[in-house]
Amino acid sequence: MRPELYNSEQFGAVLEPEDDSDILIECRNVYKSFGEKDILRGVSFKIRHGEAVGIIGPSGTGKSTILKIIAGLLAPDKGEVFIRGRRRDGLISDQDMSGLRIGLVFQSAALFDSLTVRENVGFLLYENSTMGEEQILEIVKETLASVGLKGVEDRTPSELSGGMKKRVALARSIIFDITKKSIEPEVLLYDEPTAGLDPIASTVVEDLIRSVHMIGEDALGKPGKIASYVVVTHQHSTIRRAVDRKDRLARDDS
Ligand SMILES: Nc1ncnc2c1ncn2[C@@H]1O[C@H](COP(=O)(O)OP(=O)(O)OP(=O)(O)O)[C@@H](O)[C@H]1O
Repeated sequence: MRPELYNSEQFGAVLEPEDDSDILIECRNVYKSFGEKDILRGVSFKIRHGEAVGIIGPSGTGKSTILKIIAGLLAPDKGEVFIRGRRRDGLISDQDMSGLRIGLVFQSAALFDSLTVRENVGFLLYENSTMGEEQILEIVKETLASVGLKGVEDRTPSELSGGMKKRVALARSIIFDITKKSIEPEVLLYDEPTAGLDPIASTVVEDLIRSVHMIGEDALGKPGKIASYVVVTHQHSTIRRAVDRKDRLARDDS
């Protein structure tokens, strides 16, 4: 896929294909400042169904900030975010999210330390679904197995290695409610998924990111859930192994 570059001066300079029907998320001219610091100044890009996009750039250029804006955890000061063509006003709301799930996998894994792996991974299902305990446990185990973890359900995060924590966070972001009539496609946003991992653990996570990215049907014939994903990273290996398209957040002076 053709690499695209953008920064505050360059946004909008990229020619886009005519057909926009496969656009899941679009940021249009997004600005964000913290106090006196202007972090994002007119960032525009589109994430299409099936894309694996990497966002690279020096520390402090706003890579995590743009992910939080896409996820609806931060509101832009100016500019717009469109989710499947619908403009989102302000922050995340149930109504905004219908039709597309957006999952953010934090750099730190952000697991609840006082909960077990089972409770962490099944959190959304315990909170929101009508499924019984047994059924949720089954799905938790299946999802953990899909990220290469077995027999860790009853451990707490403090009993896991850094790489295992990241895989548990990945499992939490891909678990879904099988009782739902329609499965919404999901865009996963990974913030530095391999930071702090050794090269072998990084490779495992990079390959998992690829493997959970299912378009169409998965090996078991279930509909694909992860339509697209975005990876913020410093690591070249992650770019090489896990993404197809690179977008760069650049400093003004670069
Ligand atoms: N909630 C906040 N309040 C104030 N400043 C913030 C906040 N969030 C981020 N910043 C600042 O905005 C800048 C961009 O932060 P961000 O985390 O998006 O950068 P990044 O490109 O992801 O950096 P890194 O690669 O080091 O993680 C930084 O200078 C950071 O200190």
